[in-house]
Amino acid sequence: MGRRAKNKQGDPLREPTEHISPQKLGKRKANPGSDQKRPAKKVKNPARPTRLESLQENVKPRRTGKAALSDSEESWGGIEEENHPEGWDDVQDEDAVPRYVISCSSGTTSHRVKWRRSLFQDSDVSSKSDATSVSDTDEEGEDLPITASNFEARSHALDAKLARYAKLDAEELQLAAQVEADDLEGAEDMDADEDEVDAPDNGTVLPTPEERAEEKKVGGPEVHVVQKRMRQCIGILKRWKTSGAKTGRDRTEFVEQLILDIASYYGYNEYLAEKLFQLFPAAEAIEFFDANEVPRPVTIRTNTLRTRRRDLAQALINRGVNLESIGKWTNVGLQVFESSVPIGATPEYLAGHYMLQAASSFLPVISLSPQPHERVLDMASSPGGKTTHMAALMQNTGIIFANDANKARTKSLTANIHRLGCKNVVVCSYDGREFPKVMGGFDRVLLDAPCSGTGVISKDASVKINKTEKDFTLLSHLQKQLILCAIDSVNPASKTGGYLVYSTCSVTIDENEAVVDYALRKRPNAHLVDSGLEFGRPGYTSYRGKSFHDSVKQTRRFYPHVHNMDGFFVAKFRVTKRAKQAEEDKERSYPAADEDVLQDVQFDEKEDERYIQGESPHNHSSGLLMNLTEAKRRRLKAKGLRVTPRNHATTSAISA
Ligand SMILES: C[S@@+](CC[C@H](N)C(=O)[O-])C[C@H]1O[C@@H](n2cnc3c(N)ncnc32)[C@H](O)[C@@H]1O
Repeated sequence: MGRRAKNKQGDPLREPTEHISPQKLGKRKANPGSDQKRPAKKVKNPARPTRLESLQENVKPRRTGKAALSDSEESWGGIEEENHPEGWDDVQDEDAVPRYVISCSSGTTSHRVKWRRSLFQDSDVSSKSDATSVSDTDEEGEDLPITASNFEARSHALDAKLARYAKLDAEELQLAAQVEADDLEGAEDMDADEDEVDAPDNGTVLPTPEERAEEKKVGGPEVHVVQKRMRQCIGILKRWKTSGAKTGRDRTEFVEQLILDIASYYGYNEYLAEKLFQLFPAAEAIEFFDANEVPRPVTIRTNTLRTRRRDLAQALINRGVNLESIGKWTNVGLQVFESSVPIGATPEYLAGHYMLQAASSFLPVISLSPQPHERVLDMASSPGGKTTHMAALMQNTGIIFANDANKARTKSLTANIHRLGCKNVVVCSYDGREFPKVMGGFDRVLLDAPCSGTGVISKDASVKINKTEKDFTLLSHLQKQLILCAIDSVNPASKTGGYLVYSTCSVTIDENEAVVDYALRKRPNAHLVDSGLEFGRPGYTSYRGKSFHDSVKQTRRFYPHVHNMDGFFVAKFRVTKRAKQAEEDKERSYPAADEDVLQDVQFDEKEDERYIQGESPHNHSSGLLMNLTEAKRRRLKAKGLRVTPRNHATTSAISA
């Protein structure tokens, strides 16, 4: 991650060769000698920070401190990830060698500004975060070693510091909400002043067939040619309504050229470049692609089963780790800016005081909000970032079934569960589609589904070229099957819950809104509810001719270029009784012996006894007895307890 990022964070306009992956280098000619001039940029209203300058909406700019490195240093390039987890994972595999040593850094915001600048901005745009950064050096006694006598004072100082930061977070969040509202109002108008680029109002921006053939012959266009053309196409597309006609060309010609150039410039296959491009207005798409070239902030989650965030922060600060709380929306997250020790191998890490975990991964668990003493299913759980988070929220009470179809991956799941001291977790390995047959009646279910990983391209660049149309079709199909099973595994009569959260680390519609919409159609007893998350963009209710149920706007989307976290999707469902079942229950005035309601079936021991004492198994009452016995059997089985074989139970009841 680090090495890759280091090579990619240069301004592509100034240092084209630095921005190109080896794969891309092979494909086209770099032109390091080019001294092309960038178009002059109009200065925006300086009083209003740009969207990206104003704030990392949810992951904050780094504050300068005594241990801070120069902001002129190139990015987060020093994060050494020797054995980075494959596509799906957003937490560390316990088996893997601890691998994060942050050897150099600059603030997240600086990065952001850098990659924001990469295609459109001038080099004289300074990072707002630097100007507004808060110095930590004024913390009283911060340089002194911790002793028994100053421990209390240091602890209070840290509290005060965290409180100050929380206040800043609140202000930043408010500003972010405002900025996000602006975005939604007119994403097309975004940064309009940056697009006064040197695009002629005619079709000459597009290559002629001969030029295209020539580009192909030499292994792709020159880097500076692609950059310039991308800027020009975006400029033209933005002004299309007013001056598109002057080009004498069709709009789709510019879109197609832009997609081809994005694919070649950022190293995507054309299918995926188009799929991702279509999610955003043209200029925003570039921000998204740029953001995928930069690693996300390193974040950790405090394991509250073992420690408190304040104590953990203090312990790590004492080891020379530069960190701060992630934001108001989480009370367990810490963002690590710099560390002289490997974050994946500190004594605190080994003692299970924290999990190395992407900030976006907190979201589905926060949304699901499992409660103490509940019965919870984590349907696709390895390596256990979310399972262990849920165990902590449940204070090690109740029970979590942590399932993963891939048995090999449950090793790291088990290791994480042990390291973090989770005592309420049972690990199992079924295909998720076998639920609720193997077990049902859960108060809450988390389906963090297997996905394409288009939200985590900065962690796994192989997605850029690996994923084909077929992958998306297959994945979407699997996700649809899994979500129905997840819904059916929820106990609609749960006294405390009855919820399912569906999440992916992908940003495509096929894997998110389309899956959720399918579930709503197939399971009328499942309804989308508020995710409970304070930020995130609403899910699409219509997209390229498809329309989804209006409630899909309650789902939440998270993006690297907007929220400075991995691309993510979260949908929360409330599962109620099926209409037929509810109707039957009403008629019979007792719950049906259905797996979904087994948890709440009340057994009248006296009445059972009467039946056991001699009523015929063929009359209505004994039918009830059979039902109840069967229900009881299933309930025990669902709890993993041994049950008497069916025949035996019936026989003994009859013969008694
Ligand atoms: C996104 S990862 C889960 C990450 C995990 N929730 C966490 O927070 O650490 C998806 C997981 O789904 C598992 N998986 C794939 N197909 C599955 C299926 N049919 N049933 C259950 N699990 C499946 C994969 O092995 C993978 O571990």
